[in-house]
Amino acid sequence: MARGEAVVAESLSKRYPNGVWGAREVSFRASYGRVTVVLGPNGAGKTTTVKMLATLLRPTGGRGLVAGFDVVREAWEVRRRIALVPQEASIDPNLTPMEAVKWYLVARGWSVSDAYARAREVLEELGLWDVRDRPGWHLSGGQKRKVVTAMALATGAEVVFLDEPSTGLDVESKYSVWGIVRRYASSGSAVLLTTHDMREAEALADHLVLISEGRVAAEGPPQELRSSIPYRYRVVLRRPRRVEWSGPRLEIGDMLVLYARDRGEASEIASRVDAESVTIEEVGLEDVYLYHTRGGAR
Ligand SMILES: Nc1ncnc2c1ncn2[C@@H]1O[C@H](COP(=O)(O)OP(=O)(O)OP(=O)(O)O)[C@@H](O)[C@H]1O
Repeated sequence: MARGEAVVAESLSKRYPNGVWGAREVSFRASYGRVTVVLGPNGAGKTTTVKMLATLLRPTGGRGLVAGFDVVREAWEVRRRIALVPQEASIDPNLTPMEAVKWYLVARGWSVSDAYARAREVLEELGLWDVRDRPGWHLSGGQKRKVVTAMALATGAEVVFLDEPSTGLDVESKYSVWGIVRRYASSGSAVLLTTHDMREAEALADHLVLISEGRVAAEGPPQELRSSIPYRYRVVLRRPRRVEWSGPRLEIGDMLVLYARDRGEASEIASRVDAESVTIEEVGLEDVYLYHTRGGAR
């Protein structure tokens, strides 16, 4: 396996021909043996970034290295070492899950018997074994999505890109995908996964890249990012009636979130408000995200 970083993005930029910036000077690193999660809302630039790194889209600026190879000048070297689940991918409706995974591996150079054994392993891990011989047109949207993820994660590729792999999946399916993703990374490969789901990011990320409006807003291990904001607690008010506190806040529907630097301040806030319910919680990724992207709670 190659040494150094699995993915290096240096000021990677994409300005589409219509003038829209898909990504603006995106810089981050993803390591082997880690799950790196690119977290951002719709339109943030996640797919654009992944497509550039997976050699599907030519950057208009900056540089991308995958497994040590330049994504433009050495695209074929990169392609040999990666697997990708594109955002909109589905399987050929004529293929069964077993055929899709097995023949994909054979096309990548595996023997038929090894491909069968590996396909069996991942189909079982993802709860697809019972439907392994059903043609694609008899599968649900979520099952088809999982088959595509199975194809990529069966490969053992050095670097795997998963663009929103759990979109449309039920809770159990999500958990099975999260499990296989974690195991894949612990075998030494790099996984770069995009999502807009905070819970997914919490569950999976060794390293987080927060992206907003095409730019990286913050990057680091989740714990480090949590301590990068000046608040440790949030006081959540449902349907507030009285608020005698002028500090940082965020309004979300009929909820008001007030931020506190420490437990003492959180208790003081709680004593100065009246609402249908008042709860004190530790800050989470969502608060970190809002702080770094929307200027939330400043
Ligand atoms: N082919 C294209 N031509 C012009 N603009 C594009 C194109 N593809 C994407 N964009 C724009 O680039 C920006 C980033 O889009 P991108 O698809 O990378 O976001 P995303 O973070 O993956 O969003 P989502 O979570 O909705 O998939 C958006 O403003 C989008 O409208």
